[in-house]
Amino acid sequence: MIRFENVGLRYDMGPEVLRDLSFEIQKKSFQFLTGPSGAGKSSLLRMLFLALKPTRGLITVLGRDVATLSRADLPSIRRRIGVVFQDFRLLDHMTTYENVALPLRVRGRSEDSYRQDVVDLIQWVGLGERLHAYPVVLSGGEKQRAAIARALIDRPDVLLADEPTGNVDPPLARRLLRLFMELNRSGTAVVIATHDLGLMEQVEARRMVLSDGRLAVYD
Ligand SMILES: Nc1ncnc2c1ncn2[C@@H]1O[C@H](COP(=O)(O)OP(=O)(O)OP(=O)(O)O)[C@@H](O)[C@H]1O
Repeated sequence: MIRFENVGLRYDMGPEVLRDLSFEIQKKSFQFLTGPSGAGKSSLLRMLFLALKPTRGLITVLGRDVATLSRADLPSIRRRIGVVFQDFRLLDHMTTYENVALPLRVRGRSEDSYRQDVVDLIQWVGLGERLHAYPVVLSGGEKQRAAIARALIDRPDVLLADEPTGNVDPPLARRLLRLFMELNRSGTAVVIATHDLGLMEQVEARRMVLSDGRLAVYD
């Protein structure tokens, strides 16, 4: 579904921060992306959701070479990729419901067509009681779950989550992991970028380990 071939990345005139990355994120797969701080996880995630172009090599997303995508092509491909950012990026003046519904509203969908889906998804992530709360009153874990729901509302083929358990206690981290696994069982590919060894030990899953700009994959 997303394929990297000999991908390299450098910022400006600096050294290559990622080198010779070749791997594929397959449909319906589940993997962790890990590595020491500064190894390039965030940069790799940004390339995975098409926010950053590689300086060399080939990236194909859903069969399309990203180097040849026009600006007009980007939104339809990005919609297939859900992203949960480390800092959540919820809009402060919107409730949980409004934040989660936003991607559909931006697309011009009528509220009647999505209201129930949004409510159901918010309940699925365990935020039913917080439907009309604003981010300022949500805990870190609640914001995390609102961000997950927003990333999923448009039914992406792949979910990328950057340190999704970074702000939550171990019981909630386990709950979030179960949520990701349930999502994966229903057919969504999942990539979890994390430093959390305890989290990774809970599931047998592919590990993509970045170190010194290179990637080793353990299936
Ligand atoms: N916008 C940028 N301009 C120049 N260099 C950058 C930029 N973003 C990242 N880098 C450099 O690229 C390397 C990889 O950074 P990146 O943020 O991808 O690592 P990371 O593994 O996500 O780190 P962390 O886990 O601490 O967030 C680092 O050496 C960093 O200094």
